[in-house]
This record gives sequence, structure tokens and C-alpha cells, in this order.
Amino acid sequence: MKLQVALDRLPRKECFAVVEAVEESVDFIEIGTGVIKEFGVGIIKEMKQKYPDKIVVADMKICDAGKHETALALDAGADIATVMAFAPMQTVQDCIQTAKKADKRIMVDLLGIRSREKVEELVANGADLLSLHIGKDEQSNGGLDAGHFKLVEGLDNVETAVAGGINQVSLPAFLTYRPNVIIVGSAITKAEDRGKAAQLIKGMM
Ligand SMILES: O=C(CO)[C@H](O)[C@H](O)COP(=O)(O)O
Repeated sequence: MKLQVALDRLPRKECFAVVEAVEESVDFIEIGTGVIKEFGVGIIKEMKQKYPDKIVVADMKICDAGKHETALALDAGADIATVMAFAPMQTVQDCIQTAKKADKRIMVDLLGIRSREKVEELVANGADLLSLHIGKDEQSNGGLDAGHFKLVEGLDNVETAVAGGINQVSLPAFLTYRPNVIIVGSAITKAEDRGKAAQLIKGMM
């Protein structure tokens, strides 16, 4: 099981300060959507150059122009880019094909998706890394529950990630579903001691 630290709503310098503090505990480094919007894909490049052995995830949240936006992230050095599951299937396919050509991957973000049929359609179209995600805004109405995990239960040749307000207290409930990737943002980036918080979470996995 891999730990992905999500860098969201942080100044440029802080993104690097967080990674420096948690480097030993994390496997994947996610450059958050807002961070990419604010600083551009140059920050992806700089992060990958600084941490070539880490998997860098560009949370592009692509929903159109799949080939172009995937290439933007991957050419900058990302190993994985994200596409929204609600995007047109053509966009999802274009992202997956573009990543495959570069020997890289696409994470399909299931934000807002509640239909198992839709998930199966995504898998039939080549999705092999799915992220169960409760977004920042949705988190005030509750977190991930058993119903969300049913969306991906028993799918063959599919890896799963989980994201959305995960912290040291809520983590054990997610671990029972054995996802491949645990994505943690605020519980690490807002912690007083980021290194310790990441170490604790990694130790629980
Ligand atoms: O993709 C995201 C927001 O769209 C975040 O990266 C993800 O939700 C993890 O952050 P947090 O643990 O703070 O919820």
C-alpha cells in the first residue's frame, strides 16, 4: 500500500517544505489542482527533478482536451495524471492512450460518481487506476462510506486509491478495504509536525 501526500492550497515554497519533511514516509507526491493552476506545470518539473525516485502525480482533473492536458503534465515529468470520471469517455480514452504511449499512467477520479455501471464502463475503456474521492466541498456532508467501496469491489486488474479528509483517526476504516494508494492532504500539510504525521500514517498502513 502506497502513501500519496497531496499538496493543496499551499504557497510554492511550502510545497517543497512539506515534501522535505515527509520524504521518508511517502511514495507518491501529488501536485494539487490549485497548485498547478497557480504556479503552472513548471512546479511538476521542479518536483520531479528534486525527487526523481518518487512517483509524481499531477492532479490535473482533466475533463476535456485529454491528449493535450495529459501531455502537458507528463512532459513536465509527472508519472501519473488525473482525469475526471465524469468527463466524456473520449476524453478518458485519449488520456489513457496518451499516458500509455509515454509508459505512464492515468488515475481516474471518481468524484461525484455513484454508479457501479459507470465504473464498469470506465474499466472496459481502459481505466486501471481508480480514485474514490470525496472532495473538499463535499466533506462537510460526510466522508467515504461502504457504498463508495462497493463501486470498485471485486474489479479485476484495477488498482484503487482513496482520498478525501483522511486522517489518523479515520484511516483504520479505509485500511479494511485494502486500497492500493492512500491519499492524504490536510492531515499532513496542516499538522504541526508534518514529518511525524506522515510517519504515523505510514506506520499504520
Ligand atoms: O484532490 C484533492 C482535492 O480535490 C485532495 O488532494 C484530496 O482530497 C486529499 O486532500 P485532503 O486529505 O485534504 O482531503
